Amino acid sequence: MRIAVTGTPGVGKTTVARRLADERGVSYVDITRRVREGASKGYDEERQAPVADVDALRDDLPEDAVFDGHLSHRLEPGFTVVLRCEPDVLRSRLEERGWGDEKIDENAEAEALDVTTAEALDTEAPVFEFDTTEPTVEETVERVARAVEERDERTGVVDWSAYVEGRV
Ligand SMILES: Nc1ncnc2c1ncn2[C@@H]1O[C@H](COP(=O)(O)OP(=O)(O)OP(=O)(O)O)[C@@H](O)[C@H]1O
Repeated sequence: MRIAVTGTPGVGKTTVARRLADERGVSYVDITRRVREGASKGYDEERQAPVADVDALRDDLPEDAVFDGHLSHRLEPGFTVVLRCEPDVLRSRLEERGWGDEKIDENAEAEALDVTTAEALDTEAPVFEFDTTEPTVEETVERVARAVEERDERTGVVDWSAYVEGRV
């Protein structure tokens, strides 16, 4: 089974995807790295990032794997896990990485507006949403693993409207 772990930068995709792959004994695939290392079609100067070639990526993926990356829900997974994080907490996580204000603002806004969840819901795969704001990494991995086993589809588990209202 292919499981996509997606979401805004800093929500915890890499942390959770690596552990989930380990627990299930399947391959871990870093989708962002694959794009950087060649699965791309050109370069987006504005975003300063390569443009992903989703078709090339899709053709070269193991059957049993956990995909890590904000594009992974576009790779026809069997299940999509969307990790979420309260936008102010997300800002702190991105500040700790030394990211600039503009990039932090852009990602906190995307998180506040449920951008990845909306995209994931626009695919065929069932979507599982998890809030990583409060729980420990271990708790999150356990919850995700259980939900995938039980096929317990769940969305609408977070509400960042207070953050959005505070900024208008
Ligand atoms: N419940 C949780 N689940 C996952 N990560 C958490 C959780 N609580 C705190 N964190 C922390 O949040 C950070 C998330 O970083 P991580 O690199 O995994 O995010 P990411 O979504 O993969 O980012 P990027 O898209 O930029 O690669 C880590 O430092 C991790 O320890």
